[in-house]
Amino acid sequence: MEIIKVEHLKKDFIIYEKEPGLKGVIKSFYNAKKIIKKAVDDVSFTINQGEIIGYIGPNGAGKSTTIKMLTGILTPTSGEVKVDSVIPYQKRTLNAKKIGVVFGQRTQLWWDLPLIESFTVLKEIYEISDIDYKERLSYFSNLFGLDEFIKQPVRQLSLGQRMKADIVASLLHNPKILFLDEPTIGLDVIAKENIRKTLKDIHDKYQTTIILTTHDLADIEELCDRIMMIDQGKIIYDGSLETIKAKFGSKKIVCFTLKADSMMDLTVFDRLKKKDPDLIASIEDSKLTVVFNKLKIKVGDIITPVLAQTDVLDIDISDDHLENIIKAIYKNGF
Ligand SMILES: Nc1ncnc2c1ncn2[C@@H]1O[C@H](COP(=O)(O)OP(=O)(O)OP(=O)(O)O)[C@@H](O)[C@H]1O
Repeated sequence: MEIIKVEHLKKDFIIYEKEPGLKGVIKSFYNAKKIIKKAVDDVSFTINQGEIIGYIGPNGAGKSTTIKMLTGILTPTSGEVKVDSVIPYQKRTLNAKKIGVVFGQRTQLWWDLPLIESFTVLKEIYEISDIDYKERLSYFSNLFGLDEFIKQPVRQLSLGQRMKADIVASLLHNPKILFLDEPTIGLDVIAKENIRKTLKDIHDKYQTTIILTTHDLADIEELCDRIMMIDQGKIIYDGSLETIKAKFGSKKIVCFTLKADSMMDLTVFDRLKKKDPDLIASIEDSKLTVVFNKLKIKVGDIITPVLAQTDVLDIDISDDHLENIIKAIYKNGF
């Protein structure tokens, strides 16, 4: 069932550019150069109830601007946006009851109050019944181990504890949709894993629709069925991670650690370049890296000529990292 519908959504920001220095300030006072920034530029998509979507893109691509329009914080320049049949910027309060929002960099909790007090305030704001509140709080306490820090003021919590607390706060009213902006930013590996696992549990229990913006691709790999990729305000990919991997994931990387000062003639790869013109071989600090298409060339064909020519201390063979694949899509398109 469709829960979010966005059609030809646009958001322009008007920026006034000034020249540097005091002269520039005075000049811009009279005739500043007006620039229109198309932060979101004709974006359309639909999201079904229960989907977990990874909304990714480079810095400044338009992710936050889209989320702000979905949460009702910003009014679109044009186009349509509906969240569970409501136009968010027209009915902000009603929309707020249907959604939960977590911004990794900020907190929605009251800094000086013990955490439990923040939850009590939210219970009143969202008019959550005693039974529901008790049931949810005990469920989240078990998942996140809240008892350890629930009586502490929020300002004393560690970043990981604060993130858990914010996620609980956003879910107490059992929203249909959860917007998560960088939920694992700044956390250590174990805390990240804990957050991801818990989000999966919550999704399984409540079938919450989750829209996640992140620069951490492990979040995407572990959580998302679908990726929407935005760049310069336009959606450049909307589909599964499997499709991306099938199309771009055929690269393999072999990295040789060479004995210091050993010689290596890269022309040995010329013959292989006829089979795979995109093969790249490079040397830096006694490390020889060869990137090639595993569907066109066998790993053995790379290793044999290198071993015949030079002293190798170590060999590391890996598939191309998702990060490189995504970077290449940002650069060259899908
Ligand atoms: N209030 C604003 N006034 C003017 N320009 C803005 C405003 N908000 C965002 N922009 C511009 O719109 C573009 C999109 O910004 P947005 O914050 O949506 O990007 P993002 O994809 O969330 O980036 P990041 O990954 O860095 O958070 C950027 O060029 C940004 O500078």
